Amino acid sequence: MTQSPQSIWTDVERIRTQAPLIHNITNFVVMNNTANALLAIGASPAMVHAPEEVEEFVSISSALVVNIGTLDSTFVAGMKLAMRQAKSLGKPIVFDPVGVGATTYRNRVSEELLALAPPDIIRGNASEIMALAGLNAQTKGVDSLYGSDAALDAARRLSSVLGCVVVISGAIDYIVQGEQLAAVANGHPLMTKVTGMGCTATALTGAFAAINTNYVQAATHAMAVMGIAGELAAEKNQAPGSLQVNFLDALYTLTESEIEERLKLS
Ligand SMILES: Nc1ncnc2c1ncn2[C@@H]1O[C@H](COP(=O)(O)OP(=O)(O)OP(=O)(O)O)[C@@H](O)[C@H]1O
Ligand SMILES: Cc1ncsc1CCO
Ligand SMILES: [Mg+2]
Repeated sequence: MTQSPQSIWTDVERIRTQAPLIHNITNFVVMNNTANALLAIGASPAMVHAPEEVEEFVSISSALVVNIGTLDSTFVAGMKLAMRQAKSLGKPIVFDPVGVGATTYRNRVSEELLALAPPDIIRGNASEIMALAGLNAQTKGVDSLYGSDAALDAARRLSSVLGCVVVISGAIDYIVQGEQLAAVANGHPLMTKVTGMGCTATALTGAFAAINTNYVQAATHAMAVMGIAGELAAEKNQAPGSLQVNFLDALYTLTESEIEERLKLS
């Protein structure tokens, strides 16, 4: 295991000093939350989806985050151009298959995107990872109907077919690459009462992938920071409105000792 409180802290400091530009093609629900989370951790977010400009924008960015939460055909055209460009320039791609399994359109678009430009990291909840791996998983729109451990076999399969890191989020976040497995047990159940906390995890993963090309490490670091900031926020006040605000503050003020004291990584 190469991930530790020190390796997490090194990456947080890299993000804070380098402020990598993160190109997000994401959904209308979370554009604001995820941009604020990226700023709070120290990255520089931009939400850019027009097909006319995404290729140019990818070329000045340090990572591309693609999230299919509120799909339409123009978004899909932008995603395809951006992902192809990121692949050809060797920039990290992080993919969030929000709600895949719910509709034929989401399934088809996800398949097309994965075939066109396999991402470096995929982050979804258990239902999404199972659906993406071709299993007939049940999904309740964008929320999972399974615990994250139910998707471990699916994640291994997806990881080996695509050659990428797969993250299953939930009470325990699993980070899978081939036979390698890391588990982060940080977080708080109240996080499921704020929309787009998963999308935020994906966006933060983009920031860590921008400064660390060991994508297993980058994904593990992102999920650890996500969970620890969620715990710190939930301890301040146990209600969703303030959790959203306190989560951003916890990211911004995060210290090495908070990581050392709280990290639950195995
Ligand atoms: N039951 C739980 N206990 C503790 N932490 C949790 C729990 N569920 C989720 N989390 C935390 O919330 C984060 C987001 O995970 P979740 O699986 O809820 O995403 P998601 O379903 O994709 O969300 P969304 O689609 O709303 O963005 C996890 O990485 C974890 O830190
Ligand atoms: C609620 C919702 N609907 C489409 S995307 C999204 C954000 C959480 O995934
Ligand atoms: Mg999600």
